Amino acid sequence: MSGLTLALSKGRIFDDTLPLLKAAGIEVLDDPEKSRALILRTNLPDVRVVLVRASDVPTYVQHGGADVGVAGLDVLLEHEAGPYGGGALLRPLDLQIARCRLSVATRADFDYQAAVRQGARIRVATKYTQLARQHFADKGVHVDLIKLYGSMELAPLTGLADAIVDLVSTGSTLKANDLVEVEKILPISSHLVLNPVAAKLKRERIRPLLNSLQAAVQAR
Ligand SMILES: Nc1ncnc2c1ncn2[C@@H]1O[C@H](COP(=O)(O)OP(=O)(O)OP(=O)(O)O)[C@@H](O)[C@H]1O
Ligand SMILES: O=P(O)(O)OC[C@H]1O[C@H](OP(=O)(O)OP(=O)(O)O)[C@H](O)[C@@H]1O
Repeated sequence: MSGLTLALSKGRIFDDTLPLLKAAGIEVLDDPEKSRALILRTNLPDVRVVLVRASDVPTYVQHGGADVGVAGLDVLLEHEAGPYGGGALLRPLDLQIARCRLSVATRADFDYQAAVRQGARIRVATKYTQLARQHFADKGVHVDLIKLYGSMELAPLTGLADAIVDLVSTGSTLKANDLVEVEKILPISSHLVLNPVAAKLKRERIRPLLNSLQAAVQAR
C-alpha cells in the first residue's frame, strides 16, 4: 500500500491517541465501539487505522502489516526481549499517554523484602515474563515465573504465586484486591513505533506526521 497504515489497539490507547492524531490533522471517521470493522477510515484518503490487540501492535509494525503503531513501553520491551522480537522497530516518539508503571505486588502479609534478603525462591505470576526475568536476574533474586494472560491480582489471593509483576496506575486494582505494591520496576507510557523500511521508503509522508505529533505532545 502506498499510503500509511497505523496500528492502534481499542480502548485507552485508541482513546488517548485520537486527540494527538486530530492535532496532527488526522481524524478517524469510524467508531470502533459501534462497528466490528477492523480497518478504520480517516479524513485523509491515504491514511488508515487498523485495530489490533495491544500486544500485537509490535508484531504488525515489525512485519510491515502497519507502517506506524502506538504501544505501551511494557508491550514493546516484552516483545523485543521475546523470541519473536528481532529488534526491528524504531521508537522515535514518547507520546506520554497511558501512563502507568510496572511493579511488583504481593499480599500485605507476605514479607517481600525479607524473602529477597533471605535469598528465598519467590513464585511470581505475570504476563510480562521477559521483563520480570530480567528484573529479578538484575537483582540476583531467584524466581519461579508463572505465565498468565490477565487478572494477575488473583494469583497471590489463590496461592498460585507469592507475587505478581503487573501494571499499576492509580493503585485502585491492587487496593480492591488487598495487595500492596512492594517494588517499582519501570515507568511506562505509550510510544510511536515505526517499521524501519517504511521509515525510509515513506520518509516524506512520515516525517511531517512525526513533527506534528511531537508538537501535539509538547503542547499538552
Ligand atoms: N491502568 C492503566 N493506566 C494507564 N495505562 C495503562 C493501564 N493499564 C495498561 N496501560 C497501558 O496501556 C496499554 C494498553 O492496555 P490495554 O488494557 O488497552 O491492553 P491489554 O488488554 O493489556 O492488551 P491485550 O489485549 O494485548 O492483552 C498497556 O500496554 C499499558 O502500556
Ligand atoms: O492501578 P490501576 O489504576 O487500578 O490500574 C491497574 C490495572 O490496569 C490494568 O488493567 P486494565 O484496566 O487494563 O484491565 P485489563 O488489562 O484486564 O484489560 C492493569 O493490568 C491493572 O490491573
